[in-house]
Amino acid sequence: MGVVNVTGLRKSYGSVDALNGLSFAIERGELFGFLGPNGAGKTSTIRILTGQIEPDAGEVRVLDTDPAAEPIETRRRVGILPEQGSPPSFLTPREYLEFVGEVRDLDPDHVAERTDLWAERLGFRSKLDTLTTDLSRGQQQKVMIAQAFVHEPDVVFIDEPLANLDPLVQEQVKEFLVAYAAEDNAVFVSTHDIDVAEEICTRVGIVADGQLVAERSLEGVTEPSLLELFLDRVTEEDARGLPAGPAV
Ligand SMILES: Nc1ncnc2c1ncn2[C@@H]1O[C@H](COP(=O)(O)OP(=O)(O)OP(=O)(O)O)[C@@H](O)[C@H]1O
Repeated sequence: MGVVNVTGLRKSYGSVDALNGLSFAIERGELFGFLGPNGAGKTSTIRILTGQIEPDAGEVRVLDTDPAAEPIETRRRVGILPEQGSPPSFLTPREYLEFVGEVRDLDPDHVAERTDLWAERLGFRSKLDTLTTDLSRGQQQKVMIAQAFVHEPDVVFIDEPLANLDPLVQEQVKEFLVAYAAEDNAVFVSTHDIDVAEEICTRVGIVADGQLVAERSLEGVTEPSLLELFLDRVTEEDARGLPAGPAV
């Protein structure tokens, strides 16, 4: 039994079928890459697994919680790094992380210690007391990474983890994610970056048109390459994020 279990997940927005019977499971110790083209259903999946939206059908368990029935409990227990998320503009990074610690019922001394650690690790110590509205997009992303991990969750959901980060910080974040998963945690990373998935993930699920179209371990397996598998399973229409139409 995994820490994340998804069976037959379906979600439509009006006439758009975003998820069409998606199933997968993630175990502790895995850095699971959820790889798919634009519009494949990655963000919808994360939003369902973290109790932000409800599925139309299917079974979901995250750390023994049902995100649709008990979204607050699910969100208390997991870490979430949303795509395009940014910290509240009227707080400094330090105030924001203190706030996150309060909401999560953490010891303030522990939060202060973690804040220093993250600021040091990601290089935003000099910005800890600057309003986040005055930070660059990449600096805001660093603060968002810190908030996702400040309570040391057993499961973390991350949408495009490296967006807006400079190459040096990208390397640090990749190393951190690998190490964090190896400490018996589960890390779910949604991305359309095949190289990053191949580099850091222990296992990858390829999603297209709201379904898992391929799944493979990356531990000790090099053939076919992830790119070959992706090109084999994802159609040109999927890859463009467009509905399939008649050939012209
Ligand atoms: N609130 C919404 N209303 C209507 N359609 C939506 C909504 N959210 C998502 N969709 C549609 O559902 C499908 C899946 O979207 P989703 O954002 O989950 O994909 P994604 O894989 O995260 O894409 P990307 O890589 O471009 O971020 C797309 O066709 C999208 O247009």
